[in-house]
Amino acid sequence: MNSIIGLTGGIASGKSTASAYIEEKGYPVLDADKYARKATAKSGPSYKGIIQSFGEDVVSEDGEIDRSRLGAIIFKDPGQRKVLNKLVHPEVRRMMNEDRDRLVQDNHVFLDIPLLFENGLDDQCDITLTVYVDESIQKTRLMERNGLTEAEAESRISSQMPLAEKRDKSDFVLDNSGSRANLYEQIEQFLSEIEK
Ligand SMILES: CC(C)(COP(=O)(O)OP(=O)(O)OC[C@H]1O[C@@H](n2cnc3c(N)ncnc32)[C@H](O)[C@@H]1O)[C@@H](O)C(=O)NCCC(=O)NCCS
Ligand SMILES: Nc1ncnc2c1ncn2[C@@H]1O[C@H](COP(=O)(O)OP(=O)(O)OP(=O)(O)O)[C@@H](O)[C@H]1O
Repeated sequence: MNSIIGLTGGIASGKSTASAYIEEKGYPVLDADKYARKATAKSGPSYKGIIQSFGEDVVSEDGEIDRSRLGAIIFKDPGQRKVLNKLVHPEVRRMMNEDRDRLVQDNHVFLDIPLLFENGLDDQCDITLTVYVDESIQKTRLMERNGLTEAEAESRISSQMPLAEKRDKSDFVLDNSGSRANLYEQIEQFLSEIEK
């Protein structure tokens, strides 16, 4: 029987880096952030509701959602975050489940879901796998990748469940505090476990 593996972590902990390697090894990885991008695109099912709730201010010149402006609102205000989550999460779940059910017929399937534990989706997975990183490294990588100030990075990190808590809830952990090569070695080990 093929397994459904919930891959999670914190913002900028290395989920995409891990996912890319897992895909290279031949496993399908469904990325919740990509489905959320589809849902919030101009042609997507959540677009209208976002404009109704957040106003024209979050629309850029080309008519698409201005993600950095919407991010600035929702990462500092839990109430607004809840509003956005309600508009986007059901659509993400629907699209993702459809693909998962099809792909799991042929292989183990990885679901890359940043909010796996926050939203109780771990119950729907056979195995949970957390990409962990020390919080100070996480903050530095996030500031570098997104060009954020320390305060902005801290506010994004604290909008999620603490990474140490996710690590403790998880069946398996990949520690990405070291080099990429070291992360890849841990992934190899994990993959050999699930193929046993
Ligand atoms: C707020 C938005 C527009 C910001 O877009 P942006 O391109 O800057 O970021 P991106 O989508 O790549 O997300 C980056 C990371 O932020 C974190 N994050 C995103 N949304 C949320 C949220 N609602 N709550 C907590 N963390 C979040 C995740 O770790 C995610 O991997 C976008 O993240 C969004 O539409 N979020 C709502 C949907 C959502 O919850 N997505 C996350 C998993 S489904
Ligand atoms: N082991 C590593 N050493 C140095 N830099 C790394 C390492 N792993 C990842 N990075 C870098 O850290 C940043 C965050 O990694 P990545 O994008 O994979 O995280 P993520 O968990 O997918 O983030 P998000 O949830 O925000 O999309 C990226 O710029 C990536 O290139």
